[in-house]
Amino acid sequence: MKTFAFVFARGGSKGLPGKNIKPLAGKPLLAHAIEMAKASSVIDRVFVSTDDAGIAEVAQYHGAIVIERPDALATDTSPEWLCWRHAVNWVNEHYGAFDIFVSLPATSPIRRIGDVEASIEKIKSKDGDICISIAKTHRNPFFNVVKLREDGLVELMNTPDAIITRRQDAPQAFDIVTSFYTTTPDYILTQSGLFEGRVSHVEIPKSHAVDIDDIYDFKLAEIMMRETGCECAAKK
Ligand SMILES: CC(=O)N[C@H]1[C@H]([C@H](O)[C@H](O)CO)O[C@](O)(C(=O)O)C[C@@H]1O
Repeated sequence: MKTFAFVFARGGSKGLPGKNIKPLAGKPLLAHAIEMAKASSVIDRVFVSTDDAGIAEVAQYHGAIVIERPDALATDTSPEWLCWRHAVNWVNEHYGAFDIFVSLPATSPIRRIGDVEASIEKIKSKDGDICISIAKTHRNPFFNVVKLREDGLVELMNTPDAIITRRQDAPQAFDIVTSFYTTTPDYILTQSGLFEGRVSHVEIPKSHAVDIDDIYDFKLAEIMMRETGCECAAKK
């Protein structure tokens, strides 16, 4: 079975300009994803889809194959799903058919190779159409997450069947972490969203649940990278 990894990295990031190639722990952010993919014995190739020449250069330097992304798929409102589809079609055309698609967002640089490989194994064994990474969260939609009502008051996001007085009594909630999304090319070409099919998961520790949107996330990632010993690629 052929497993290909993909990093989707556009140039025009608003929250933290230039974030995809901003150095984190001594290397450009996206290099962490590329190096992890290259270190995995079950990932055969790694591609970077980008509209940006600077990102393309860094990607190539670190050993990835660059997919030129059309500008129309690199705007603030372009759905990532369509970028996935474009990449699958491009790879089918240039490198032939493959079996497993793994997206490794550059913005989640702290990940263990074993967790990514566990997600690949799940999709290979048909445990879900798509496998995502999740981490336990203490924010709970039945307990302490609210939405605004039209009258300006707030109410719980989800109403529990009975009154809950301790968060621990609410169902455990999980954050979707952007560490990896693993599926098949066929699922991407025939469905139009993450949650249309059967979604399986790999639970990862909170210490690896970093998603860089702005400079504060970036600083947090630097601290967490030091804490986790930058061992993510090596630790199975
Ligand atoms: C494939 C895909 O759609 N990825 C998107 C994810 C998922 O939608 C989310 O993890 C789970 O639904 O959300 C983002 O990270 C986000 O909103 O910051 C943007 C990213 O483009």
